[in-house]
Amino acid sequence: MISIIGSGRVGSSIAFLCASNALDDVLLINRNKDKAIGESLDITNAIPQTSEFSIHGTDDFSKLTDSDIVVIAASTGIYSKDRSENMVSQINMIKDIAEKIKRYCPSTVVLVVSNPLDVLTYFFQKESGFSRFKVIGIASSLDSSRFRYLISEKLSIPNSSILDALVLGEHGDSMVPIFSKVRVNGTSLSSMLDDDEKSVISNKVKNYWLELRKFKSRSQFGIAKNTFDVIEAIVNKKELSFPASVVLDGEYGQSNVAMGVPVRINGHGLFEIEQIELDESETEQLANSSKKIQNQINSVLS
Ligand SMILES: NC(=O)c1ccc[n+]([C@@H]2O[C@H](COP(=O)([O-])OP(=O)(O)OC[C@H]3O[C@@H](n4cnc5c(N)ncnc54)[C@H](O)[C@@H]3O)[C@@H](O)[C@H]2O)c1
Repeated sequence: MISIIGSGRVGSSIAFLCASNALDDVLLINRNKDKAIGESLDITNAIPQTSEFSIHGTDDFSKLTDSDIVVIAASTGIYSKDRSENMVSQINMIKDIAEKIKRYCPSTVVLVVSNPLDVLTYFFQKESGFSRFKVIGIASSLDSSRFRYLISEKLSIPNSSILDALVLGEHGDSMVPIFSKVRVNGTSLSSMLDDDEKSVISNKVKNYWLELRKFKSRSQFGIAKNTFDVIEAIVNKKELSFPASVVLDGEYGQSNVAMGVPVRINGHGLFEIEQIELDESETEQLANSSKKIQNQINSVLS
């Protein structure tokens, strides 16, 4: 069973993809019971006639018992300037959710989607005591999709011509688009763009969410599809490589922090953090990004 805690815009979009693709049974949990029931009553009509699975909504966390995967997409408020705006209330929320997941489904794989993403991934793992490989923060793959889209727009080429467009580090202003690894039709992107052009793309990736908010209240479908891809890989026991936030223990020279790094998953969850070679500037930017997340974590701990 796939359980989704928080059935707002993002949680319900993830549930819609899981149910309409007949992936597994889905449980929607919301602190507002009516919202969970309402979304599940709507989404249930999207389940294919051939599917044996169902969807239910509740505010009762004890129903988590049979969860193989739990997605956390709950939110206590909407930020407008920075993803860390509601950090303290979000940390309190994730600690409470961690305690419940630990009680009702201690063997589950947890996908954290709520913001501030890296800080919450860190606090969930510490609070639950789960293996760091069972707690995966989903955001860098969304940032990477945005990076890929902006490169394709700049070069007027299809998305499909671009490989290895990765964004690592914080899901926030200090995120690091990795230009040195991107390949366009087999050729390195680095030789196709000058430093100014790279800087424009970097800023657009970082500010994509702000640009989007000029046109709609906030993002929903991009993160839903990126999260669904991870759920699908786990349920169907497929291997998948993508960037995600995970608590680090020496990888990329960082410890006691969660941030976006390239990972590999299979049916059991994450099984490898890939160590890829970065250029000098990217290495420095990644260390700075880690420092920023650590400062946020320490500001709450002290
Ligand atoms: N990782 C990413 O790349 C990414 C992208 C988009 C949004 N987000 C984040 O996802 C989260 C959800 O966004 P949204 O737009 O769906 O928000 P939303 O306000 O539409 O929905 C959040 C829901 O969570 C519920 N909720 C709050 N506390 C809860 C609790 N303790 N238990 C159960 N339910 C609870 C609320 O009642 C609300 O219905 C936010 O933190 C947002 O910043 C992350």
